[in-house]
Formats: sequence, C-alpha cells, structure tokens
Amino acid sequence: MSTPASNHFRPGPGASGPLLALRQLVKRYPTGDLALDHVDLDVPQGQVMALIGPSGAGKSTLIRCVNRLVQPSGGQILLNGQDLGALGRHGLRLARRQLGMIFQEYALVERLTVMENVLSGRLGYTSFWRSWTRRYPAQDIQQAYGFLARVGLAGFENKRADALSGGQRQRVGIARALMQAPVLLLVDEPTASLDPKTARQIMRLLCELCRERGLSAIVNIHDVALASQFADRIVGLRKGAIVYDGAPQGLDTTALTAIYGEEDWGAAGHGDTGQADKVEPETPAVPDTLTLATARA
Ligand SMILES: Nc1ncnc2c1ncn2[C@@H]1O[C@H](COP(=O)(O)OP(=O)(O)OP(=O)(O)O)[C@@H](O)[C@H]1O
Repeated sequence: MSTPASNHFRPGPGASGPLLALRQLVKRYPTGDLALDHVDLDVPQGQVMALIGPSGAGKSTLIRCVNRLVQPSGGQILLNGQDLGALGRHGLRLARRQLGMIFQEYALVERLTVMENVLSGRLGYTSFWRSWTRRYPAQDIQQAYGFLARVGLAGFENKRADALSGGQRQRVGIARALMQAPVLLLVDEPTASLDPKTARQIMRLLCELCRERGLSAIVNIHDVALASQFADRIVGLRKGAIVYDGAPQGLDTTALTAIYGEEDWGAAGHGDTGQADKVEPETPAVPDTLTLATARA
C-alpha cells in the first residue's frame, strides 16, 4: 500500500505478469490477531486455485483483502499490475467490477426475483438512476437469460430468491458474478451450506465456467477432496502463512500435516478438514465417501 492514492483503475501489462500478485500481504486485526503474515502469492490468468487450511488460518481474510472488504495492514495487492491498495474510492469501484464475489450464504436479495438478482451483477456498470429504477439495458437482460441457462436455471427467472434451494441460490450467485464480466472470482466457502452431491455439482460448475471463460478463481474451501478433484492448484494456509503451494497430487500426508497438524491422514477420507483442530465427532459431519485417492481418479 505504498504508492499514492489514485482514482482510476488502469489495467496494467497483464499479459506478461500474473493476473493477481500478493506481495508481503499482512493483516493484523485491531484485536492483535495476525491473520496474514507476509503472504506472497501469484495467480495466473485462467487458474482455479483452492485455498485450504484450518479454521482461523486466514483464508477468508485473504479473499476479503483482495477486494478490500478487509483493509490490509501492509503489503501490496496487484491486479494486472495495478496496486489495489493505492486506489481511491472511484478507482476501487472500477477495480471491484473485475472481482466477482461468490459467498457461502449466497448474499441474494431474498424478496427479489432470480432475474433481478442476476442483473444486480451489473450495478457497478449502471448509472445511479438506472439502478435505482432497476431499468437494465436489453443486452444485459439477454445476457442474464444466457447465464441462467448455463447454470441450469432456465425457466427460473421470475421465481423469488427465497423460493430456491441452497444449490439453486448458489447458481444464482454464480450467474450474478458472471454478469460483472470479472477477470477473477473470489469464492468464499461456496459449498459449505450444501449437501455433498450439490456441493460437487456447484464446484464442477464453477470450474467448468472458469475454464470456458479463461477466468481465474480463488476458492476458499474446507473440503480437501473437492478441492483436489476440481482445482488446478492448492494453496495451504496455516496461521496466516503459506505452508503448501502445489498440485493437488502433491497433497500427501506430509503436506496435510504441514497444513492441518498431526492426524492419521492415511486412514480416512478428508472430506472436511475444517474441524481438524477440534474434537472428532463419532460420525463424520459430511458423509463423504471420497478419499483423496478416489477424488483424483
Ligand atoms: N473481524 C475480525 N476481527 C478480529 N479478528 C478477526 C476478524 N476476522 C478474523 N479474525 C481473526 O483472524 C484470523 C483469521 O481468520 P479468518 O476468518 O480469515 O480464517 P479462516 O481461515 O477463513 O477461518 P474459517 O475457515 O474458520 O472461516 C483468526 O485468528 C480470526 O480470529
């Protein structure tokens, strides 16, 4: 956060560098908690990166620092070479259009229709008057129909958001994020509220869309088996620092121990390791039959 404030988002020379670069990123909350401890990370264009780690490792903080929902304490966040920390309000608003957020709890407006929720992805591009009166250009509406069909919700346009299942809500959240025309998706526990089958469908959809559209994504996810099956790259955080960065195939016992601590990793599936630091329930919270080995098959 060292360069002077600017009001304009200027896409930098992205072709030669990573899409997103974190440089010595630090976040210390006013409580004194050090959530991110000098994190360096490059995310190239088109890569789906899963961010895993135990509760409190700093995953949500990292994602929220990138779009500055959380204000970093130090370091740089470079999107296509542009330091997001140096942007003023207007510049940040423009930059945020390129960052599609997808949330665990969907963040839909419950009383609005599916179509209205999806169109709200265009708010960053729409004048105040148009957004206030909710009058969107015909081409936005056409595009929304297309995205809804792509995420499997053709025919749901006029349903209210509060009439949808969790999986359907997440599909609306994905379509809304795509409406932004983002370059990077920031995805915060997209499957944590979903049953195992729906979780797999949502993760598969997300990754397919990224590949189709050359989009990058950072996906904060507790389910190691899902992350391993669908992501291109795994980054493991522990106590605010990166302790694993590599291919899903490299997530062996040593890597899992570095990320989550000691456990008999060879004996069980790793469907949800978010509880690694807590007492094991008698039956797994998520009845995931996938082991890491089968996940990669
Ligand atoms: N608003 C906040 N104020 C103070 N401390 C916070 C705040 N948010 C997070 N923290 C602390 O920062 C650290 C990282 O939290 P964060 O939520 O980023 O971890 P996480 O890996 O996303 O955890 P989880 O998987 O449980 O969501 C923790 O020690 C947490 O207590």
